[in-house]
Amino acid sequence: MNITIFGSGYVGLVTAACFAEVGNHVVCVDVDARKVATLQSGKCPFYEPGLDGLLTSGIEAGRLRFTTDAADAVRHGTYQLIAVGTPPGEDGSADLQYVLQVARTIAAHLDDYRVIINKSTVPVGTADKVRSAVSEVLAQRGVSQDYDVVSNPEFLKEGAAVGDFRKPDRIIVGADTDRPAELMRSLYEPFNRNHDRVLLMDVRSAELTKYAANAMLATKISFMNEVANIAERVGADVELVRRGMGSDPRIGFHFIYPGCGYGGSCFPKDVKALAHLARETGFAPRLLDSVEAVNHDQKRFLHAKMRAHFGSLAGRTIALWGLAFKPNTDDMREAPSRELMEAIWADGGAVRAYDPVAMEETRKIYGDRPDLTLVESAEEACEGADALALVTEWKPFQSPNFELIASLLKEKVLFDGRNLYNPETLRDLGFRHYAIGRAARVAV
Ligand SMILES: NC(=O)C1=CN([C@@H]2O[C@H](COP(=O)(O)OP(=O)(O)OC[C@H]3O[C@@H](n4cnc5c(N)ncnc54)[C@H](O)[C@@H]3O)[C@@H](O)[C@H]2O)C=CC1
Ligand SMILES: O=C(O)[C@H]1O[C@H](OP(=O)(O)OP(=O)(O)OC[C@H]2O[C@@H](n3ccc(=O)[nH]c3=O)[C@H](O)[C@@H]2O)[C@H](O)[C@@H](O)[C@@H]1O
Repeated sequence: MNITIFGSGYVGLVTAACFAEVGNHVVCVDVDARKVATLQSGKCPFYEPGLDGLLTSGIEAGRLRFTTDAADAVRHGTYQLIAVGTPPGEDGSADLQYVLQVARTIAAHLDDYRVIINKSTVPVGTADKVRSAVSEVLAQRGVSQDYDVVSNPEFLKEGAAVGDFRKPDRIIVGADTDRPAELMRSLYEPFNRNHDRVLLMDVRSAELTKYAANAMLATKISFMNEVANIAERVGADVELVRRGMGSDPRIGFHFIYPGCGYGGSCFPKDVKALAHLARETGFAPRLLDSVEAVNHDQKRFLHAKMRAHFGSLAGRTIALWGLAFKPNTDDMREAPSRELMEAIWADGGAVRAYDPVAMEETRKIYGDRPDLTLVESAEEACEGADALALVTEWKPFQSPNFELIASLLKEKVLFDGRNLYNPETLRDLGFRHYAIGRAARVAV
């Protein structure tokens, strides 16, 4: 099959590589000429485990190519996928300018039947807007051409994106007529062999499913962060509570890890966008607003603990482990580390930071500044620092040599933003260990 994908970001590239892997011919089109040049030279523009090799195989097999030439791309694929960003606007609504721009671009070159598939996360009603944008341009061209618009939201997680795409839990297809529905079934056939994962529904329900799923996951996290805050105040250990709760299969162990707040390009923006959508209908999304408010506060948790411990952060240096919004990615969008660093800097403190892959991204965001030192190893971050803060639970941080760490730090103080470390071990080594909702087992 011939497939065109607009947008060479996390979703676009993973989708392209996985469709090419199973024998399709895929063209990726992006407006970012530098990104396209990087891809054409065989490099992946960001870190995503397993993606590099898959892109290379696709290119070498002659089934995957990259271009900025939209006319060529629209000619290529019966399937035209939209996988561009939908960032939050000022009021929390999803900014649809990139999606609608792609719709107009497709329409400008449309000269045969195409199914336009929206993979970006968008508010309910976007497919109608895409249809209007396409029709408008076709009318301007004086062309009458058949096409369909379907919704096909994506559920992959960064850091595990290739595996998620190859083995999806479900393939949501929002289509209002049979023709595009059948085309979508054929497209996903290679990913649908073991059992039928295609859930066919109307377009609006498909669009809402994506927001609802992300909002539910964000709700679980904020709920647990709230439980953690209660645990701290009543002298309980949230890690024991988490295990006790998760063993109930109705609750489950997934996504109930308390921490220093959820980040990333999706949960924060999607919770806000769904709340905005609700408000537009006159409905007050009280739960969603609270999910967002709890997360907002939780991202300030470590900073509050630091202030409480040191009194003032002026002149203090904090060693920071983990900058990416979660392990196995270099994505810094809405990363809790950013809020923490910015708060430390605002207080006159400095940061020595290390992340296994997100150093370059961090450099791009903050450039050279005297209160940020990016170092080459976890240990180097601790040299001469007043305390250590663990923000992202990368594997190499899981079992550190605490005796060495203690010898490098000025004070044995650890702010554990992911409840990664054993309070007893740290207590025995003389550490002051601040964790999330574990007051009962943490030496304070
Ligand atoms: N990042 C993730 O893990 C997931 C993201 N999503 C959703 O998928 C969408 C895309 O997200 P990401 O891949 O993270 O975005 P991204 O920001 O990594 O990439 C978007 C790409 O689209 C390109 N672009 C913008 N306008 C264009 C145009 N007119 N024509 C061609 N390319 C254009 C940009 O240059 C950029 O390379 C968003 O709606 C997001 O919410 C859904 C599931 C997972
Ligand atoms: O729409 C999207 O973009 C994607 O958003 C999330 O994926 P992602 O943002 O890549 O990462 P997650 O693994 O969901 O983590 C998000 C944030 O929640 C935090 N988190 C996660 C789980 C948990 O128990 N506790 C917790 O604090 C992580 O540290 C991270 O900051 C969803 O998991 C994907 O299904 C969805 O496709």
